[in-house]
Amino acid sequence: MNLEFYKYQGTGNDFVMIDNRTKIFPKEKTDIISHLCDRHFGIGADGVILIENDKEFDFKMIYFNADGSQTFCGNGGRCAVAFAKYLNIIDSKTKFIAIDGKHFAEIENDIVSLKMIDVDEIKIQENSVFAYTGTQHHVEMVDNLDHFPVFEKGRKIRYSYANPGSNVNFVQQINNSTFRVRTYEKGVEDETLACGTGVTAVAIAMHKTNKTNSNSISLPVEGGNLEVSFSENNGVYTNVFLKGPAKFVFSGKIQI
Ligand SMILES: N[C@H](CCC[C@H](N)C(=O)O)C(=O)O
Repeated sequence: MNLEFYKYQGTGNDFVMIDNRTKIFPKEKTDIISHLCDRHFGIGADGVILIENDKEFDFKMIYFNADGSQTFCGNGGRCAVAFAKYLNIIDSKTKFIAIDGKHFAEIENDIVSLKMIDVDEIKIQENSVFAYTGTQHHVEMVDNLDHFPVFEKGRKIRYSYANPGSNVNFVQQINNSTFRVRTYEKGVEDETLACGTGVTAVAIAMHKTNKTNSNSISLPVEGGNLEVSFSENNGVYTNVFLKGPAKFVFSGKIQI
């Protein structure tokens, strides 16, 4: 079968986007997902995103990690909004549904501001914080991110969590409201250039542990800059927004 695809990236977190409103994609074949993500034998991406019709929302977004596992994806959600606008499914505002629930988003030029789920599952651990922001995230502060062994240390921590494990974010504080992040992603099983649900977990963890008193955080990542803002009441984080660029890269057809 000849499959039409669109490649998008959000601060370097990159995705194969498929317009699956006619349900042509064989979702059950996770080997196809891995093939599409393969950077030598396929298109190359951190994950695959399907856009489908939905009775109640503008569209449904389905995210697959490169290994075929499904979770929510913040940067992917921002790219899904940009792709939905390209497909004329939406204009500048949207409500869509994903595996972790409903999301509101706005797009202006290439910048997408995505409302994340409320975050109330936050565990302060010995030298780290765990938070659920649509998927599992471990957050740990380090001194020198430039020379930190993200893959080796990230992989170890990722598997130290009970199945399905956790994504792992290493953080260096730059100033009161700026935190640099590098992330090892489960399901990709490598460091990615950015992780939207990850920087969301970092921003909230830094506020929760009083490393910042700001509710608008800048998060420079390997692939660019992201912003996270939120409200906090009695330890529950609401009005959580992830903002940053989401860009079309190329389109094509691939035999699957
Ligand atoms: N890159 C994604 C995170 C995907 C999470 C996935 N790696 C998992 O939890 O298995 C993001 O921007 O939020």
